[in-house]
Amino acid sequence: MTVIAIDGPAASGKGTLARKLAAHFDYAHLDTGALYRAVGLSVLRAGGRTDNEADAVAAAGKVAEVDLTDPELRTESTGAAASKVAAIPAVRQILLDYQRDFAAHPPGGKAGAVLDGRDIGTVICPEADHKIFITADVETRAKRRFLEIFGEDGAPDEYEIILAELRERDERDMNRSAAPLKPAEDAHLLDTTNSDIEAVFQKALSLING
Ligand SMILES: Nc1ncnc2c1ncn2[C@@H]1O[C@H](COP(=O)(O)OP(=O)(O)OP(=O)(O)O)[C@@H](O)[C@H]1O
Ligand SMILES: Nc1ccn([C@@H]2O[C@H](COP(=O)(O)O)[C@@H](O)[C@H]2O)c(=O)n1
Repeated sequence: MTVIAIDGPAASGKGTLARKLAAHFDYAHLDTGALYRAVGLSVLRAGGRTDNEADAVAAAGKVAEVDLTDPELRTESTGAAASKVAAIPAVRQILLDYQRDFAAHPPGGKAGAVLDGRDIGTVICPEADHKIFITADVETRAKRRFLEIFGEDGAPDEYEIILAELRERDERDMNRSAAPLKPAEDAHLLDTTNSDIEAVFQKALSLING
């Protein structure tokens, strides 16, 4: 079983790279951020508080009931909610087994798995065969997310809001005590600030293929 771990900050291109690698190698892909987003969104919909352990743990226990294709999962406000529930160790513990099981037994009988998130190389799959920590400066990430949401027609105010949201999320994700966002010691660092999607994919392939 081959496991590829892709970690990095919000909107760095983890999901884009992970999907391309999974398609290339015919491996299964797990967007682990979607699990935390599902927990955050469930708490909000139930009228709970995302910083309340009991509310978040109750939602984490029912994560399998959430439709992971719900477009509401992709909003930045859900991202912020996800980042708050993700700081609660009991929530991380509940989601840990699901992620490890996916890596050990990829669905569809695939020969490998690509997981993207914040702690795949450090906590979920420390023995992963390949680890990539993908970064880009925060202004570049905000511009990419802005383009993704608004296309070329977005207002400058919207860019500033996204930039502030990403900064806040980075700060929370890097400084929490439970599984903070950081590169594993044996991860390859890949700065994509000045690289397009194809160049990042080719670089990742060369790192993986040695
Ligand atoms: N190297 C790149 N150059 C330009 N745009 C990119 C690049 N990589 C990704 N993108 C675009 O940036 C946006 C964010 O990418 P993506 O969703 O893959 O990031 P992510 O790290 O998975 O985000 P999140 O942490 O929020 O789940 C998408 O619109 C994607 O198409
Ligand atoms: N392995 C992970 C994955 C995600 N998180 C938290 O979820 C938030 C949303 O993740 P996205 O990748 O969809 O942006 C993120 O800000 C993290 O707080 C995590 O802790 N661990």
